[in-house]
Amino acid sequence: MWRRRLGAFLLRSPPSSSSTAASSCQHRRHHLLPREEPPALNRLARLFTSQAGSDGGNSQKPFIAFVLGGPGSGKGTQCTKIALDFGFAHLSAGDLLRHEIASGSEKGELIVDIIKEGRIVPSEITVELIRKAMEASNANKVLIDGFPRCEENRIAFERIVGREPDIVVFFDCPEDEMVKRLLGRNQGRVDDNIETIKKRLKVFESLNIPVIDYYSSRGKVRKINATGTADEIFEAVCKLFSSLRF
Ligand SMILES: Nc1ncnc2c1ncn2[C@@H]1O[C@H](COP(=O)(O)OP(=O)(O)OP(=O)(O)O)[C@@H](O)[C@H]1O
Ligand SMILES: Nc1ccn([C@H]2C[C@H](O)[C@@H](COP(=O)(O)O)O2)c(=O)n1
Ligand SMILES: [Mg+2]
Repeated sequence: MWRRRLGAFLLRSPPSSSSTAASSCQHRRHHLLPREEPPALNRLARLFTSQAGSDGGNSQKPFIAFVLGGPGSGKGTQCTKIALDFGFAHLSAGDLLRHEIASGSEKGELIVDIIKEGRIVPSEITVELIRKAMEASNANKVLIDGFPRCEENRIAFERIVGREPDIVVFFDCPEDEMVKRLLGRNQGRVDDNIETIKKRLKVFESLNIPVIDYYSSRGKVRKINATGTADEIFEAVCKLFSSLRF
């Protein structure tokens, strides 16, 4: 029971009612036909065992969108909106890691040191947190925000979950804009300082861009111009998500 409650908190599952905010997507949900829910155990078996994704394209497998972009490109901001308007579970790898830190575990002490240095946490830790959170959510549409950050992350996910994402949304934003946003974020994050931000930008270029290139070569990447206001960017996001078949 506690696991389910914790999972729901971490995943920030969207409310069942649609958003009433002015930024709500104009085209939302028209295309969202209800999908028949398979029995929970079958769904979990497909997700978390080697059978996952090996069923020749079973239409009931969960729809997975990786959401990537540089630090401060607006991944979290846009994922919150997508979750509200399109009924996705929002699973943030960074939030899961910060929650592990807040738990006071030994692993959390290791994680906080890595995050302060702007480096990437070992994949076995992050993928295990994601796996558990996906299991707890039972969602059939999942946004995985800030993952995979490097080839090691990608390979570990594909090995453990047994499949690739359906799409990769890439928020493309200039560095100076990202730096400005991060320095103004004011959420008390240990990595929102100029020294760590510079390191995170380097890590993004050297380790995360190759992952985006990999998925581009597989036709999975949908690039969104992440400049402008959050509402303007969300208009482009809405066009994309309205064109998808979940
Ligand atoms: N389009 C925008 N214009 C200006 N500020 C924005 C925009 N989108 C988001 N922000 C603000 O910029 C900051 C960073 O946004 P957000 O946390 O969504 O980025 P992120 O990509 O998730 O970053 P990180 O990788 O560090 O988690 C936040 O303070 C957010 O409110
Ligand atoms: N797949 C991931 C995601 C995040 N981290 C670490 C390193 C990031 O700088 C930090 C914050 O993540 P964010 O909230 O910006 O998505 O968490 C990681 O190591 N691996
Ligand atoms: Mg974020």
